[in-house]
Amino acid sequence: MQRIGVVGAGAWGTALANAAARAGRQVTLWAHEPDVATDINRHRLNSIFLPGIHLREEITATHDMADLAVCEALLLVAPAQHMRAVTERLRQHVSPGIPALICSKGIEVATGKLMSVVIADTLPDAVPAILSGPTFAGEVARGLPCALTLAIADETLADQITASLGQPTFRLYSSTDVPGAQIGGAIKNVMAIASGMVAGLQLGENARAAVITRGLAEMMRFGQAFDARRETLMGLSGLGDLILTCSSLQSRNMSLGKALGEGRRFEDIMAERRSVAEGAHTVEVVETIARDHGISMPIAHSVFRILKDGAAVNEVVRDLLERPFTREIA
Ligand SMILES: NC(=O)C1=CN([C@@H]2O[C@H](COP(=O)(O)OP(=O)(O)OC[C@H]3O[C@@H](n4cnc5c(N)ncnc54)[C@H](O)[C@@H]3O)[C@@H](O)[C@H]2O)C=CC1
Ligand SMILES: O=C(CO)COP(=O)(O)O
Repeated sequence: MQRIGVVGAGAWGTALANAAARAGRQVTLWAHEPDVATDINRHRLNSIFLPGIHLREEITATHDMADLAVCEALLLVAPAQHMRAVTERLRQHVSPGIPALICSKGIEVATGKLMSVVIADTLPDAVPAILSGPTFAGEVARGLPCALTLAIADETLADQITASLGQPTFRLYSSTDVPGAQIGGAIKNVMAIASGMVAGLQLGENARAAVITRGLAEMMRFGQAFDARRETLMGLSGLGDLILTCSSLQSRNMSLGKALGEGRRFEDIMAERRSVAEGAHTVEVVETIARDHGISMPIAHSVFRILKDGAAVNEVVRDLLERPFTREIA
């Protein structure tokens, strides 16, 4: 696979384009905003979504989806709530059997569907795969080492994708657990908001470790409803990403939570940003799915109350801490 198409030129799509280019591939990077494509082609920069990082010459940016028709594999990196609309438009430009690697992290709020199911709806002739792990865009774009899960049913195709994109600093670990590799990335964003609140309220490092560990328990229970394998959730796309995102203010979700913990309003925080905080959307659908399936997710429910019900952070934290004591393993 020599020609790689990247669909979405936010921070992550741009970083992935740089990684694919570093692996020696020719990359077509589709941007939703024409200005972003122009900036990349003229200045080798994405000043809006990934400022300060030089983008390699092998990348050609475009605002025209027809330019993706020559690609032999696609990386889908639109925010989860835009994935359906973007890939519906993409359908006429892709050839049957093309691997479509979903790199976004979230669940469609309108339908409760995982991204792989959205892609089955919109690109039925493509072969869905998941690329997910603990990977902040800025570090990946600069070529610092990272490791990700590549989940795809066809192991031969996994080998071909790995040969095309893998590098010593971009290590791919293959898996066949396509649903499982999506759960971690979706749930960890919600937990990162909670972890940010712990930071904003100055509740201490012990509380943060508690959020990570009990957040993992919630992720595991949620994963059961989607037949996710426990080993997947304990791997890069699950625990690995949960640790990263709950521990660093590089995370947009964690920094959102911190600002909420410091007493700022959700609407005011988001009005200042052009970047996505997926957890703020995912929490809505997690609340519904957890309620419908009887899954206990007290941390996710707390984030939901603050973001969607307008509950006061202090009150929600008090309620969370005052719940009855229970067994560690339910
Ligand atoms: N930034 C990161 O470090 C990582 C992000 N991800 C995931 O990648 C996905 C994309 O995130 P980022 O690249 O960080 O985005 P970003 O937050 O840097 O930028 C926002 C993106 O939304 C796009 N957008 C805005 N309105 C749109 C519309 N109406 N239709 C289509 N696209 C629209 C913009 O073009 C831009 O690509 C998310 O699901 C995120 O969770 C995954 C791993 C790492
Ligand atoms: O998914 C990520 C790291 O793996 C990026 O997290 P944020 O979207 O919270 O910045």
